[in-house]
Amino acid sequence: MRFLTAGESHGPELTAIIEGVPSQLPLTEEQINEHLQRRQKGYGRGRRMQIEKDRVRITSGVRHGKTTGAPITLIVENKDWKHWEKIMGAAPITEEEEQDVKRKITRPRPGHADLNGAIKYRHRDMRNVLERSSARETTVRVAVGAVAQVLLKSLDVEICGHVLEIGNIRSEASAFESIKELKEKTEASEVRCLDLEASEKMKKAIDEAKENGDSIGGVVEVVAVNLPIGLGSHVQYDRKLDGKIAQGVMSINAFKGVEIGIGFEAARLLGSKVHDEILHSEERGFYRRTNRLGGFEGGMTNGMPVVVRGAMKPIPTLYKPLQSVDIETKEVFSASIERSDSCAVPAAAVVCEAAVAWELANAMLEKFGSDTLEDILESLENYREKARNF
Ligand SMILES: Cc1cc2nc3c(=O)[nH]c(=O)nc-3n(C[C@H](O)[C@H](O)[C@H](O)COP(=O)(O)O)c2cc1C
Ligand SMILES: C=C(O[C@@H]1CC(C(=O)O)=C[C@@H](OP(=O)(O)O)[C@H]1O)C(=O)O
Repeated sequence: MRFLTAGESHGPELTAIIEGVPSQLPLTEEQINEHLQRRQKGYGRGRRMQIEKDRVRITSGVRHGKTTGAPITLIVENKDWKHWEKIMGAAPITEEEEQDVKRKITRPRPGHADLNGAIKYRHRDMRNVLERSSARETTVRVAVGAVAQVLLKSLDVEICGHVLEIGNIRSEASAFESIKELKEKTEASEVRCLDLEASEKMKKAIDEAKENGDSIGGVVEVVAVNLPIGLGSHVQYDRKLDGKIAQGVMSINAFKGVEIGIGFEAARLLGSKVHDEILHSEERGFYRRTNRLGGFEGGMTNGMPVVVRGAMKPIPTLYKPLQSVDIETKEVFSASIERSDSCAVPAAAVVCEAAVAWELANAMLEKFGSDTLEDILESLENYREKARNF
């Protein structure tokens, strides 16, 4: 499968086209909306989230509740568009308007794409950069990930993202019996954290950052279970599934680090405390005593839960402004802002889940066929049986 997204933060809508979704997969707008709403919920978001009511419209590739195998188009409207029509419209403007510097954004925000994008694409109005670099785009990435999750669920694979850390507050509860339990517990926490005591401390840390005109980042974790052994491949660098997942996660706005399993911690421990010993039973086939390496060896899944972590930096737009330089006047300034999130880590857990789901769904199709659901299920069942009896 492949997908492209289009759309600006304050444009009329966001669009995604997904190509290669197998036919006969039951798929509804409601299934996608559920994830869009999860992304909008988390504690710490700014005023924009009160304006938007993200709902998807499927305009191609699904008929009578099932995919046809044709490209699927997903559209999410920007409710904020009505306030931006004049600024963001596609119609040409007059030469005079074009020359009016006051119409333009000339003050690059530290931590954003503004300055790099302006120099690269030679824009003197940095709105041409910021509209597309905005994390508003993650809305349709979550819609795409929702389709991947529907596909994974039909193949018996479940996935859930949650928050491990916000600032220096850590979740102490990391154990859960099932993905169902993880989903229920994190859904009940406004910061999407399994540890309800830590949740309250995290909310306080977010409030404190906000009161001080500051922002706060954190760490999210995505867990996926019931994956067969051998997704991905060891034979070529660009077929290693852990590498593909890292790229997907790193591409999320504000993500600065990715770990598989214990990740960086592995570098500090001795080998005997890192590698997962191999066990065997009649019932399960081969499995591991521990899962420190997050379900991956040699770029392939090893049948244990896939565990991916992502580190999100604090939101760059601060009410306590940072210093920058105007691109026209070269004057130093401290920008003031109108609105921003103070923490988007809970929302980012849902985005990260979508990014991982996409890579896993793709890897499943690569291994088990991609035309129609029935053939994929048959091939997967056959392989699971062979792997169990290996
Ligand atoms: C869900 C989500 C919401 C975000 N909201 C904001 C925001 O309100 N204000 C802001 O300055 N940055 C926000 N960001 C982060 C910026 O989009 C991001 O830092 C910026 O595009 C630069 O990209 P980089 O940090 O990946 O280099 C958000 C990120 C995510 C994932
Ligand atoms: C709109 C979303 O996030 C936006 C991401 C974002 C940024 O700079 O990345 C800035 C804010 O937008 P605005 O400038 O319109 O207030 C966030 O609200 C969203 O997540 O749906």
